[in-house]
Amino acid sequence: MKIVIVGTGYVGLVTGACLAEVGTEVVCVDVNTAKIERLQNDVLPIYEPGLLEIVKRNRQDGRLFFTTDLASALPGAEVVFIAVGTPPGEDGSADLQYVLQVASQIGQLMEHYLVIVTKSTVPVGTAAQVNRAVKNSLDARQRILDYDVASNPEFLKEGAAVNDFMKPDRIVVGVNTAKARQTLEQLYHPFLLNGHPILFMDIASAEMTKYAANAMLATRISYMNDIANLCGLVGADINQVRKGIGSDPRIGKHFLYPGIGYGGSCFPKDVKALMQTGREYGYQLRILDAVEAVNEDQKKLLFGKVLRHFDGDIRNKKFAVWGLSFKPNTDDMREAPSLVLIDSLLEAGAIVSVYDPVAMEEAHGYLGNSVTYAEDMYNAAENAVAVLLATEWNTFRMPDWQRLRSLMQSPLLFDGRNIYDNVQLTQLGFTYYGIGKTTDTVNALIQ
Ligand SMILES: NC(=O)C1=CN([C@@H]2O[C@H](COP(=O)(O)OP(=O)(O)OC[C@H]3O[C@@H](n4cnc5c(N)ncnc54)[C@H](O)[C@@H]3O)[C@@H](O)[C@H]2O)C=CC1
Ligand SMILES: O=C(O)[C@H]1O[C@H](OP(=O)(O)OP(=O)(O)OC[C@H]2O[C@@H](n3ccc(=O)[nH]c3=O)[C@H](O)[C@@H]2O)[C@H](O)[C@@H](O)[C@@H]1O
Repeated sequence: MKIVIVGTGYVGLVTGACLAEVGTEVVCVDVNTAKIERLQNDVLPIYEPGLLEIVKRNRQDGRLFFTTDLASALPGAEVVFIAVGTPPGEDGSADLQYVLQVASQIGQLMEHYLVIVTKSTVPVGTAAQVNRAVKNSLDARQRILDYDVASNPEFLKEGAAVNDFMKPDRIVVGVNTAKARQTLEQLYHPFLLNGHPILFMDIASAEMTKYAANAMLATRISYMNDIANLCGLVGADINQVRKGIGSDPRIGKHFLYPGIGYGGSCFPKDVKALMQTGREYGYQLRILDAVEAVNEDQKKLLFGKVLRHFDGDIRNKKFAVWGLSFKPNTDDMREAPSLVLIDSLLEAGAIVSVYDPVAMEEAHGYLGNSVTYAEDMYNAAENAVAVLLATEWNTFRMPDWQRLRSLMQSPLLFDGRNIYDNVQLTQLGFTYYGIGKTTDTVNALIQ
């Protein structure tokens, strides 16, 4: 089967590469010429573990192609995926302009039956808009061609995208014709053979499933952040509480990690978009109001701890920030909580030195010359009054503590992801703050 994927970002590229890997012929299309040129030379525009090998292999084997020209990609294709961005508009709703532009273009260029699938995260009702956009273009050409519109939201996580795509918990497909269902069943057949279920449903439910899933995950995180903050106040340890509740299978142990707030290109925008859908229908999603409010506060938490520790004065003091991307194993800086932390430090007059194993170049686009970019984690900590861990990359997990201590002006650590052992660090002479740990209570009392 031949397919086309329009939009070669995190989702489009991973989808294209992985579908080629299971034997499909895939043409990836993007308007970004530089991106396509790089991909034609086996250079990835993003950092995603394991992806380069798949792209190279499938390009070599003649199953994966990159182009900026949709017209040349469409002949012979059975399915076209729309995987372009759906950024938040001013009112928080998903901006569908790119999705609808692509739909119109498909209508302008198609010459035979196609299943047109939205893979981008889009609100309920978008398939109907895509349908109209395609039909309007066909009408303008005075052509009558058969086509179907379907919804196939994507659930991959950045940093683990290849594995998530190749071994999905489920594949959600919204269709309203047997023909579209049959085509997509055929496309995903290799995944079915490997035991991964496809859930066919109506289109509105498929569109809704995506937002409901992301909002549920964001809710878990805000809930745990709320409980962690209370733990810090009452002298309980969130790590122990997390294990205590996570062993109940009704709760489950995944996605219960408190931190400095969720970020990334999806949770913040998808929570907002779902709230906006509620408003459009006169329904207020009160839980999501709280999820957002907690998250906004959580992004300021570490800075609050820093200020309290230094009695409100951090002017001209040097701080090292370890980790910049919104989560480990990606270079994605969109809505990274580290940016909020760094902004607050700079605004309060501090000097900031940063280190991230992968996202330094990407971060430069956000931070410019306001910070110093260190060569490594130790270099960042030289003469710093404190290290602030913002992203839990593996490389930060077991520092050489003696070396670190000797480099720093004072042995002080703010752990925004609870990856360090407070007892060990205290024994090594560090003052340690985490998120919702007993040491937070002790340190707060000492101050
Ligand atoms: N990033 C992620 O982990 C996930 C994202 N999603 C959703 O997937 C969609 C895409 O997200 P990302 O891949 O992160 O976006 P992205 O911003 O990385 O990539 C979007 C790509 O679309 C291209 N594009 C825009 N207009 C175009 C047009 N008219 N024709 C051809 N290409 C065009 C852009 O140049 C860009 O390369 C969004 O709706 C997002 O919510 C869903 C699941 C996971
Ligand atoms: O729609 C999307 O784009 C994707 O959004 C998330 O994936 P992603 O944003 O790549 O990363 P996550 O691992 O979900 O992390 C999101 C944020 O939550 C934070 N997080 C995650 C888990 C946790 O226990 N605690 C926590 O604070 C992370 O640090 C990060 O800032 C979802 O997990 C994917 O299923 C979904 O497809």
